[in-house]
Formats: sequence, structure tokens, C-alpha cells
Amino acid sequence: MTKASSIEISGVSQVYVNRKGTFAALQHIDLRIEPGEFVSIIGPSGCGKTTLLSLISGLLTPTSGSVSIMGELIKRPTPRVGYMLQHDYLFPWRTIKENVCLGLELLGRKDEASQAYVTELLAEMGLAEFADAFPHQLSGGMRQRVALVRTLATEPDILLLDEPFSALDYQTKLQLEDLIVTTLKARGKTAVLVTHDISEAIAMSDRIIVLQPNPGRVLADVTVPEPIRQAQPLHAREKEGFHELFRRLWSMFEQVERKGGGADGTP
Ligand SMILES: Nc1ncnc2c1ncn2[C@@H]1O[C@H](COP(=O)(O)OP(=O)(O)OP(=O)(O)O)[C@@H](O)[C@H]1O
Repeated sequence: MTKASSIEISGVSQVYVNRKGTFAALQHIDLRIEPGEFVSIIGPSGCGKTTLLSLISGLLTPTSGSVSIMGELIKRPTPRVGYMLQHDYLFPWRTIKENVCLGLELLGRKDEASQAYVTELLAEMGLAEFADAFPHQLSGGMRQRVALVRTLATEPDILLLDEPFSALDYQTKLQLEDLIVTTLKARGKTAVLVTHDISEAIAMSDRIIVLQPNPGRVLADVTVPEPIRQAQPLHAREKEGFHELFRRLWSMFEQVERKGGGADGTP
């Protein structure tokens, strides 16, 4: 349960073919994410953030280059990688327990240890008494907690989080940020978060990758200062250096937007 994996992205380019021709969504991305690291990907709309997650999950294979997990080439989706999205995609006709067990069912895992782990996770997320409830009886924040349990139930080494908080109100979002970081760090999971929210990225991450568009490339790879990393996301915002880093990342966004993408050089 505490297994962690590295992600190695080497010389990755992704070209999409559409009616107008070809479009380079990502160009020559080299990135290594360490076991247990929490990394956020930020950047303007269309810079290739979701494409990068799709490549790590094995839903897409890169046009060139390679994506590996602990040195093993990823060519198709693998249970080692869990994916959590903005929408919870819970089945309305299934109870909460039945929803969180879906991934286990698909993998044919009906063993007692897996069931016990699901019960433990539901309790940890404050959902124990809702195991027999249906999704419509839960708030948006609770439903995202259910989605987190469903993702963790199959014990992936890596979690990909694609804007999982964007549909939530501010207070719920802050609470869920805390819960996710605590839960993933306690289990040593490697995590990659895509977000448009700079302060969320700083508060949750060990490292932040800034992408620039047209074509998508790495503009900056920023390590979050230690005092901020050590703090829970809710308190990270009060730490020294938080606002300075926010301003630095904000100015990178402005630079990319001024140049309309395709900007070279460091911020
Ligand atoms: N299947 C596809 N076919 C053609 N073009 C695509 C496809 N998927 C994505 N794109 C294009 O590739 C670029 C990168 O898309 P992607 O969704 O990865 O960006 P993003 O940074 O996640 O954007 P957003 O922040 O708006 O979600 C965009 O210009 C998008 O229109």
C-alpha cells in the first residue's frame, strides 16, 4: 500500500491529426517525476496538460519519445495508474460502496483484503455511514471523496488528478486539497495534478511544471520551497515565500500570453 513509482518522460512529442492537418500539442518533453513526489502541471488553456496526463495513463501513445513507469514502457492503460477527473462519474443506480468497488470488480478482485481496504478508505474519508447511500444523497465534495476512494481502491502507485476541484465551492476545495495531499503522502503515492489555479498548485505540490503552448513545451520546472511543502495545503498559503512564488508563476503566465505561445527563453 506504500508502493511508489517514478515516471520517466523522454523526448515526448504528440501530434494530433485533425481536418485542418496536423497539430503539435506537445514537443520534446523530458521530465522525470520521483517516487512519492507530488507534481503540478500548470499553463494556459491548450498547452497540452491533459494530453500529458493521457500519455502517462497509457490512454495515448506518444507520436515520438517514450513514457515509462519505474523503467517499464507504458503502451496501454495500466492499473498502476489511477485517474481522477473534474466530474466524479458515479453511477446513480449504484450505492457508494458499489461505486467505489467498480474498479476492483473490473479487475476481478473480490478478495477480503480489498474489501477491507475499501472500508478503511471510506472511514478515512468520513464516508463510512454513507456506504449504502446513493450518489444523489451526497454533496459535490462528498462525491469527489467517493471518486478518490474509487481511484485508490485498486491501489495504483500513481494518481493523475485532472482539475478535480474545479466544480467545487472554495471551502470544499480547500478541505479536499488537504485530504488528498494527506492521504497520498501517507501512502507514498506519486501524484500529477493538472490545474489552472496557481495557488492550489503551490499549496499542494513538491514541484510545479509550467507548460507553454503552440507547441506545448516546458517553460519552467520549479521546486516549491521547503517550508511551503512541509505545511498542509490550507496553511501553506500563510508561509513565507508563498506570495513571491505566486507572483513569479503569474508573470510566467503573462509572458506566455503576451507572446501568444511559442515563447522561448526563461521567465
Ligand atoms: N484528439 C485531439 N485531436 C486534435 N486536437 C486535439 C485533440 N486533443 C487535444 N487537441 C488539441 O491539443 C491541444 C492541447 O490540448 P489539451 O487538452 O492537452 O490542453 P490543456 O492544456 O489540457 O487545455 P485546457 O487547459 O483547456 O484543458 C489543444 O489545442 C487541443 O485543441
